[in-house]
Amino acid sequence: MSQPRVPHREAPPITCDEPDSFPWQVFHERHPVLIRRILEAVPYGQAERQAFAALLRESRQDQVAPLSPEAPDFDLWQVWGKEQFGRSWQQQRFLWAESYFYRRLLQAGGYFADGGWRGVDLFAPFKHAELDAPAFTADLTALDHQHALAEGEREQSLLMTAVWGNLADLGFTIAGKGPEETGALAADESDRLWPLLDGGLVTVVADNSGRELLADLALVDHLLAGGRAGEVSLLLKPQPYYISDATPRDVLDCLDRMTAAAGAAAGIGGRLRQALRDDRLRMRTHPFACAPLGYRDMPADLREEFAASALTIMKGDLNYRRLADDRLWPPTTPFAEVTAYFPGPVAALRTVKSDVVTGLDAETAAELDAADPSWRVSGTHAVIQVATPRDRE
Ligand SMILES: O=P(O)(O)OC[C@H]1O[C@](O)(CO)[C@@H](O)[C@@H]1O
Repeated sequence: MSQPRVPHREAPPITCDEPDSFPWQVFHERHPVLIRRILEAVPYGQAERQAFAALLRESRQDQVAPLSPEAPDFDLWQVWGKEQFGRSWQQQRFLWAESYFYRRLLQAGGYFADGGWRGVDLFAPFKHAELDAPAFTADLTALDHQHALAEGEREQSLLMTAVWGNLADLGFTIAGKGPEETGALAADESDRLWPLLDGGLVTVVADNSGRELLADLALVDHLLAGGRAGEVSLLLKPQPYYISDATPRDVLDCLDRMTAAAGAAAGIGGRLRQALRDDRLRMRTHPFACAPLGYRDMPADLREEFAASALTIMKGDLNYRRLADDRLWPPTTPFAEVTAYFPGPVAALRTVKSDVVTGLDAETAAELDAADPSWRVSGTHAVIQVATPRDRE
């Protein structure tokens, strides 16, 4: 098999070992808050509470323990973690360590064990609260206004809502940030996105459930209803992950809310339910959706699926980190160069919430750094970036 193309000069990977860096803050500040919130929301017993505390300790000061051989995904992690187990968490790449932390969080909550907590989504209370929040109701109503717009304006508005919906990420709101104020686009290649949609297959790699998923589903409906896509494959997480990441259950919950609402939301929900019945919309999960690796290392079946898509839309910050192999690229490194290994056209719709940035023009990068050195993690900016095989020739 041919090796994926990599850029000429490889940038340094983001690691967890620098005190006060963004990864350090995630492990030392966000994770304790996350575990406290989980324990407030879910009445776990002693064994689970101790397991959460032990995971927090281990991930901040110890070596990475492997999974037990009884774990259903033991074999996968033997491959994904063969160089990481037994080394300290601080020495790991951020991408790997954070992903493994979420895997172990499920284990601490008894998700994989025989017993009462098996299969219980420990993030469900937060996801349900988001569906019940006034902001979600307001988003449902906002679909009526979008619906009333002229065609061109409507689709650009749906795209922008899907971009900024990415701020409604429960990991981000734990850090006290919210999706209420949208900022500016640091890169906008949306004019290159629409012409790629030729009525064929579009793959949408989803990110968060709740408000972001609502926006993504509205966009999917628009693609299908307007003939921009003949079919849509929605790639979801096979298990709870990164707090609010969408699973098939979350899609069904969101559709229920939409069809129970009035106006445009109900229409969209109804059409999408029908599209699921007709197989024009397919929900898909894949173990690699929760892998601690970049897309450069994707397995052959996923590669084939992306290759067969007229466009793959990657939602959110983590998908962007995975596309760019979670490295500190000079921000002017072309997005197409960093994603040169990708087997088909790809578009990233992402609010910038971590250090990885590519594809900016030099002036924009300099201005953003000068105006606010923390702009890469504050969610004040977003990007719409597109790369096609032709860009990579
Ligand atoms: O939901 P998203 O957009 O993928 O963001 C995931 C978040 O988690 C992080 O990995 C930090 O925990 C950031 O990269 C990002 O803010």
